[in-house]
Amino acid sequence: MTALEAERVRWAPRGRLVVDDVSLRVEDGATVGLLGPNGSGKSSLIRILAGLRAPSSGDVRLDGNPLAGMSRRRLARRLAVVEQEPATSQDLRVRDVVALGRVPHRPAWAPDSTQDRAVIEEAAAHAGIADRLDQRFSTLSGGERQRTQIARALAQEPEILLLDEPTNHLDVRHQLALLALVRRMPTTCLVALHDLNLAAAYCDQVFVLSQGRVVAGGPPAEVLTESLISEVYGVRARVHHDEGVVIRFLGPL
Ligand SMILES: Nc1ncnc2c1ncn2[C@@H]1O[C@H](COP(=O)(O)OP(=O)(O)OP(=O)(O)O)[C@@H](O)[C@H]1O
Repeated sequence: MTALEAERVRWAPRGRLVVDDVSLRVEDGATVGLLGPNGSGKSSLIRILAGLRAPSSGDVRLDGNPLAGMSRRRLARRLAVVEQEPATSQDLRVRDVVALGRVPHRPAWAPDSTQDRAVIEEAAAHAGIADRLDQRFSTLSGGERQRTQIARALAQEPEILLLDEPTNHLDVRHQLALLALVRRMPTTCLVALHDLNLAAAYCDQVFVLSQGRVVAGGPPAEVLTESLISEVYGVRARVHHDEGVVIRFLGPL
C-alpha cells in the first residue's frame, strides 16, 4: 500500500503563484478530500501530484520516492488520475477508452489478454457503464463520459487514485455510488470535491485550499466548521453533528 506526499510544492506559471507552498500527505488506504473555492488551485495541485506537471519548486513523493525520477509507465502502473475534462479521442468505443487503463500493464502492442478483458468488465461494472461498452464515447451523456473515465482509471488497477471533481456531472445516486465505491476500495484516493456534505460523509481527511495554500487539514468533523466555511467560501452555514456532519448553507456573507 502506498502514501503520496507533497513537500513545499509551489507552481507559478509566468510568475502567477497558483500553488503556494503546499505540504500534505495522503495516507496509505485513506480517502482524502481536496476542497476549496473555484480557482483555489485544486486541479493544478492534482496535476502536479499525478506527475502531469512539474512543480516550480518542492517535491512530490510516492512511498518516499520522488515522482520526478519515475518513468511514465512505471508511475501509471501505480497511480491513475481522472481529470475534469480529459482529452479522449471522440471516435473510440467505450470499451476501448476503458481498455486504455490496461496499457501500462502489458507489453507494447500486445492485444488484450483474458485477464485484461475481465478487469475492463469489472471496472465498467463498478463505474455503472457495463451496458455501454459497445457504444461510441462521443454519443455518451456527460455523466456516462465521466463514469467511463472513472472505469478507465479503475482498469489501471492503481494503488493511488486522483479524481478531480468526479461527481460534477453525476446524478445523486451515481454521486453516492461513486464515493461509496472509492471509500470501499483499498486504493488510496485523493478526490477534489465541491460538495462539502459529500466530503464530510465519505472522506477520512480533508485538505482545504484557499488561494493556492492549504489553510486547514484533518478529519472533516474538525475542519468543516462554520467559521472556516465563512472565511474560505464567504458563505454563512450551520454545521450539525447529530448524524455525522451535515452542513446547511444559509446564504452568501
Ligand atoms: N497555465 C496557467 N497559467 C496561469 N494561470 C493558471 C494556469 N492554470 C491555472 N491557472 C489559474 O490558477 C488558478 C487555479 O486554477 P485551478 O484550475 O487549479 O483551480 P481549481 O481550484 O481547480 O478551480 P475550480 O474549482 O474552478 O475547478 C485559477 O485562477 C486559474 O486561472
